[in-house]
Amino acid sequence: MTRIIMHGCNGKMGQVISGIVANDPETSIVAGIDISDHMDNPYPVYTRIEDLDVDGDVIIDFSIASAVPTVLNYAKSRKIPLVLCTTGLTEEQIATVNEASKEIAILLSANMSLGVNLLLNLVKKAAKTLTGANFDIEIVEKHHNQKIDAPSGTALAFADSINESLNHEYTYNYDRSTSRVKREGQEIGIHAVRGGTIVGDHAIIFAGQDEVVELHHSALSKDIFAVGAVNAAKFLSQKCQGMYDMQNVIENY
Ligand SMILES: NC(=O)C1=CN([C@@H]2O[C@H](COP(=O)(O)OP(=O)(O)OC[C@H]3O[C@@H](n4cnc5c(N)ncnc54)[C@H](OP(=O)(O)O)[C@@H]3O)[C@@H](O)[C@H]2O)C=CC1
Ligand SMILES: O=C(O)C1=N[C@H](C(=O)O)C[C@H](O)C1
Repeated sequence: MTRIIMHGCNGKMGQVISGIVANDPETSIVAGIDISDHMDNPYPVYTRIEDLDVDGDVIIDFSIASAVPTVLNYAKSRKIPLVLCTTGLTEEQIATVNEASKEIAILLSANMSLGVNLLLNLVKKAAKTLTGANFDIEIVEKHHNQKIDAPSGTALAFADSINESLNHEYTYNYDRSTSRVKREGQEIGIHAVRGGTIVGDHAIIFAGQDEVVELHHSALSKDIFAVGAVNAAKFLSQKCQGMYDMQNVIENY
């Protein structure tokens, strides 16, 4: 049995994970942490992680970037593996996460779904072949109107994955409205749409001379992220210090 501490338990993802765990005999949530305390949960909920007095095997975090330093410090001080799913972290925060992984196991992933993690590999092959023929790369992501960070962590992960396959020679362009110049060849345009209840939609567009190739992922429910996070928690609870990602988890799917 993997004992989970759920950080951000009363948020949208925290509640979906509570539902998945309730039907999974291999996991249980032993405690939740959330600043808003308006939900009925079948486990104790704390508003401050420092007040936690139960043991857990792993922490899952779906909260807000500004709360990440606190959960990271707690995980480090108690030597508890941390599945970090919150997006919108600053470069400085990511550096702190990397530093902490010298002491504890951390799995950092902007998207816990199988489909996106498969696509993160497929875009590399497409980028290598198509940029060789001068195709331009644009990423368009769409999310619900409650999302606060933009562009999405997943859009950035796609850009980073593509750029890695292109020797990091591309720059990212988030805004064409302030310049009056033609598109640079070695850039990746990244664009965010926000509206309604869109769960999460990512299109990676390769546009060339007279043809367009588009790779696309659509999340139809938040369950795909929750199932991935619970699988990641089971995986990580057995690991020693180090940085992990969802590629390590989907290898076992
Ligand atoms: N990696 C992945 O696959 C996915 C990542 N995400 C990311 O996960 C994060 C959460 O998403 P979602 O559940 O939709 O967001 P929500 O806003 O619904 O949930 C976040 C929860 O964290 C709470 N919270 C805010 N500050 C703190 C704090 N200091 N300590 C503890 N809890 C706090 C919020 O309370 P309050 O509402 O009062 O602010 C809220 O209940 C986002 O960054 C999102 O981008 C989302 C889906 C998939
Ligand atoms: O906030 C969300 O909802 C999501 N956020 C993640 C991101 O920023 O990429 C993943 C998913 O698309 C849903």
